[in-house]
Amino acid sequence: MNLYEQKWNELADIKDELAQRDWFMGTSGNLAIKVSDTSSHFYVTASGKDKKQRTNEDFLLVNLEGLPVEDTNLKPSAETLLHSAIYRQSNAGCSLHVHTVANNVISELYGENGQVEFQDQELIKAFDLWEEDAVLTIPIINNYASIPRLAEAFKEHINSDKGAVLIRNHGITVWGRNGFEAKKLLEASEFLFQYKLKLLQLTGGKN
Ligand SMILES: CSCCC(=O)C(=O)COP(=O)(O)O
Ligand SMILES: [Zn+2]
Repeated sequence: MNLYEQKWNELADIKDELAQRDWFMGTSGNLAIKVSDTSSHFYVTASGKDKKQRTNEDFLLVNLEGLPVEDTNLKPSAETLLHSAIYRQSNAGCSLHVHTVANNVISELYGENGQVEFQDQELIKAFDLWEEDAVLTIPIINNYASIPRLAEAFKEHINSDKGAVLIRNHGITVWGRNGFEAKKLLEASEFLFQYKLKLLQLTGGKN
């Protein structure tokens, strides 16, 4: 198996796992993986597909401008520019975007603050925050209809090879050095969102 096939399969396996969690409702979500650390090409999901299905047309290869680099009828994800921004500004190798009810509700509850914080929660260690009083801050940006405008707002928050950004009433985009790390951060974020919502429900909004 060559490198391209390996990366295709890695992304397809991640897609299957996220689909099992039902994180691709209504064709939402998009995923990307770099072909190698030194390449400026990455696979991205084709736009508008049912990401719960596994097919030979799930991904296409694009450059850092988000343009296909091979002959194809497939259209790159409408949100490819966000993935491009990650690979331009960091050494990340994989980026994942999903819409869930939990990430949408959290983004709306804390949208005016421009960020949501998590403290005293074991799972913030997924973001390498090991200190006892460490705080995980996830930025929340407006859901601009113009994708170039959205990408501009998103770029401000890419300052590490791994991270997460919430898009208000839209979804979350996470990135990591590889597929394993990106999936770990996505799962940890969704755990934290679900935990906070549950706690808010049980305490009548006092947390
Ligand atoms: C029906 S979901 C609206 C578009 C979106 O937010 C998304 O994540 C999926 O778009 P894509 O072009 O990547 O299929
Ligand atoms: Zn989306």
